[in-house]
Amino acid sequence: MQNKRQIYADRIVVKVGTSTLIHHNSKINSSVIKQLAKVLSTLKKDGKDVVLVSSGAIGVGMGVLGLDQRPVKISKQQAVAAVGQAELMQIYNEAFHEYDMSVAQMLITKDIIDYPESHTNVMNSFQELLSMDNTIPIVNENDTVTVSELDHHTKFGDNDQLSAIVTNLVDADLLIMLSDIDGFYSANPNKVPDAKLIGTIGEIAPEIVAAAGGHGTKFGTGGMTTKLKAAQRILKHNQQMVLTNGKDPEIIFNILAGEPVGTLFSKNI
Ligand SMILES: Nc1ncnc2c1ncn2[C@@H]1O[C@H](COP(=O)(O)OP(=O)(O)O)[C@@H](O)[C@H]1O
Ligand SMILES: N[C@@H](CCC(=O)OP(=O)(O)O)C(=O)O
Repeated sequence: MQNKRQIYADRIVVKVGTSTLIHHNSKINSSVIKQLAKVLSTLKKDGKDVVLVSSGAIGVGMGVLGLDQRPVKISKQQAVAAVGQAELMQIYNEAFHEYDMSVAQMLITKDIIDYPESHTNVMNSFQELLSMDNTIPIVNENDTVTVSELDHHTKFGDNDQLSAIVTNLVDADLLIMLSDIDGFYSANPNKVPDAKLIGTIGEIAPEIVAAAGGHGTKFGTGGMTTKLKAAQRILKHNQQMVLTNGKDPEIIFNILAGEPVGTLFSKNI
């Protein structure tokens, strides 16, 4: 049995990726969403501050519109995201209402770090929302006003980095990143079957970067590369991040209890 971890987490950001929210057959994984609502509502009622960063707008939109493949054209992706975001929030709304919780939709862009006025406004919104007893802010990138050309000014790039930026902004203690994989491995386990799970990472060394591969499903976007960039930002701000499998969101309780699940990114190890 490995030692317990030291996890200090009064304010937590949880990021959930598309591959956790959507089955391979394009159907929404409603049992994961219901469990996530249960776990996050419990934490909030226990006095924790909780922010959810949720991907899934494009994946859910594809399901609603009956698309098999993610559209290539940017404007089409944006339209699909607009359809999916509405559906996604409706599902979250219903799931959280079971626990007498409201959800608050926050669609943000990179402007919040580039423009002081936008930064102040989003900080004020977070502060108000976090001070409410029965409300969980749910953040996604505002896909209809951002585009994915790499050099475009207002694109975050992906929700992995967005969740790290949110963690910095709200000064959270911990980012929990829920994906379709148990943690960070010595190589992409979908390609290298004997790859080993790495329990703790204190710095993003070149061999760690070299081990990171691309996304796993047709829905995921950044793979491990963007998760490492997120981890780098978290470590720079002396915060902690745990990357783990989101198939059973109750794992969040295990993480907060200090159990050695997934991969912990922390300087204090
Ligand atoms: N070193 C690695 N360790 C773990 N997973 C890896 C690694 N390199 C690449 N991957 C891939 O990254 C995928 C998770 O990223 P992604 O598909 O973008 O998920 P999400 O939708 O959760 O953001 C895994 O399913 C796996 O195939
Ligand atoms: N804003 C996009 C997020 C895309 C994204 O980063 O997805 P993922 O790699 O699943 O976290 C959406 O909601 O579809």
